[in-house]
Amino acid sequence: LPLRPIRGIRQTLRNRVYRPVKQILWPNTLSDLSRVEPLPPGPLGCPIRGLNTRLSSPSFGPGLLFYQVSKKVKHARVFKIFSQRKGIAIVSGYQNTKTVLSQEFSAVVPQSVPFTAKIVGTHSLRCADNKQRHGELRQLVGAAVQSNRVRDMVPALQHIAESVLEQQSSTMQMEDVCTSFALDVAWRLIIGLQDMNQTSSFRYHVKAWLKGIYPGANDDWQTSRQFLVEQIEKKFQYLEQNGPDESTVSGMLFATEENERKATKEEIIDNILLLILAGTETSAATLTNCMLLVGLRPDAWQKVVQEQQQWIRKHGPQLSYEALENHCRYTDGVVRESLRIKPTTGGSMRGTASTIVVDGYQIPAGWGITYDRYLTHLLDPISREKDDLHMDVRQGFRPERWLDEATRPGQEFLPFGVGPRYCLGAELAMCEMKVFLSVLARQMPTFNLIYPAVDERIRWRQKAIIPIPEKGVLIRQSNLSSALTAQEKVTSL
Ligand code: HEM
Repeated sequence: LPLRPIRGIRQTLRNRVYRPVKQILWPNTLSDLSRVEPLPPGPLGCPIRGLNTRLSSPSFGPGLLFYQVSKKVKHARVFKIFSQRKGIAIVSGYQNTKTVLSQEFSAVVPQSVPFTAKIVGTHSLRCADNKQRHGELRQLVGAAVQSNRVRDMVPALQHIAESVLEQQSSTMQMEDVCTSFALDVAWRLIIGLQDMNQTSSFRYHVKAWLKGIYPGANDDWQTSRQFLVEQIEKKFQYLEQNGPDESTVSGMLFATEENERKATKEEIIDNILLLILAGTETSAATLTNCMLLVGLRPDAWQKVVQEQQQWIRKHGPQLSYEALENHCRYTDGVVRESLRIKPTTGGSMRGTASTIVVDGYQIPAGWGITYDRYLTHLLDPISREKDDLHMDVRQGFRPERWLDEATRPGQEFLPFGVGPRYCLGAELAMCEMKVFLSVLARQMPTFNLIYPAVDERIRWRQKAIIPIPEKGVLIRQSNLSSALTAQEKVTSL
């Protein structure tokens, strides 16, 4: 048979029938005909409803849809869905993520700007839609949370953790305790306010403000945002009268770029709000999950306690950056396991301004595109186990894996993202979480996990940046330690 006419008929059908019909039913999902690469695999689903990217379940938590589709397409590293009337590509794996994010601000553009602009403000670096503006703001904000500043924060972080834990009884709802800690870090170190009588109002207003993130929230969050803005403005007045201090606001107010540009007050306000938004729930939830993990495996907690015993014996009760980096490696492994098994979900949606190619598939212009940290950790060949047990909170939790080069996850571990938008607070986050666990280990050498019970099937919260157990994590100090005062506990170590 002559092939040319058959090919011609096929092409006519494709261009005159299939593509127009597909464009009506599933708009913005057509391939770019100028490219030879195919579209990624994946279902388009119902043309009217599409797939719900917010799909979650009590047994999985948020992020369920991407996990389910990934299984269906045999864990292809790039796949597509149809949602919000357009094609969305989901990418996993370090190389693919890097391919996408290295095109940030050119072929790949931010998508959550209106949302961030509403909650945080238009001057935040999250809203910067071009490379130069983003780089400029990152430099101004980053200077205030860079390594040497984080190093100097360790004594203050220790003091904050001790004060928060002193106020607790022997039974602790870890979600509340960890949130109080993360918020006190924001209050005292980021904004740099010392009036502790105001911390309960601050905690209340941050919680109320963050409710604005979720669809359907009423407008009360705006009053709370105003409260937070007033606190930052008060700090400006103080700094202008008294000169710089150790706070992040001060770091930004007195920082200049190489070309001598200073941050404006609007930029500082919006970026301080961004740091609170990005740094509070993430750190608090990761710590809450750490306590769940060590609660399920008391021998792991004993190792965290032992690291503190050894440090105190040799160097006394004061923690230092060096202690956290070189002498608390098991504690570091606990935090990394929590970030590996339960990383952040969502929040990284971008769009394609022109067609890009990832892992041999084309992602046409006008699509949504995101990278999935959970799937990347799930498919990491170094830690991957049969039946995906390495992602199970009971059977996969192994801080030891981080102590050995052969078992330590490498570049496929990306809880803080990749590329130009790599988490600006990653170093602060790691430091504050390790300080908290270290201080807690000194005060509470043994404890029992009350909720979720050790053998109970865990139900995960469905609306969260990082999934935590639905009703939080409830622990009780065991008898041995609750009989001691905080000072006796440190001395007894
Ligand atoms: C466990 C704690 C944390 C986790 C898991 C985490 C995770 C992330 C991730 C994955 C991103 C990249 C998002 C993307 O690619 O779109 C990010 C960005 C960011 N994070 Fe974190 N974060 C944590 C704590 C913090 C803290 C404590 C701060 C600051 C105090 C912070 C500030 C930021 C900022 C400002 C960005 C935006 C950077 C940009 O757009 O250039 N984060 N974080």
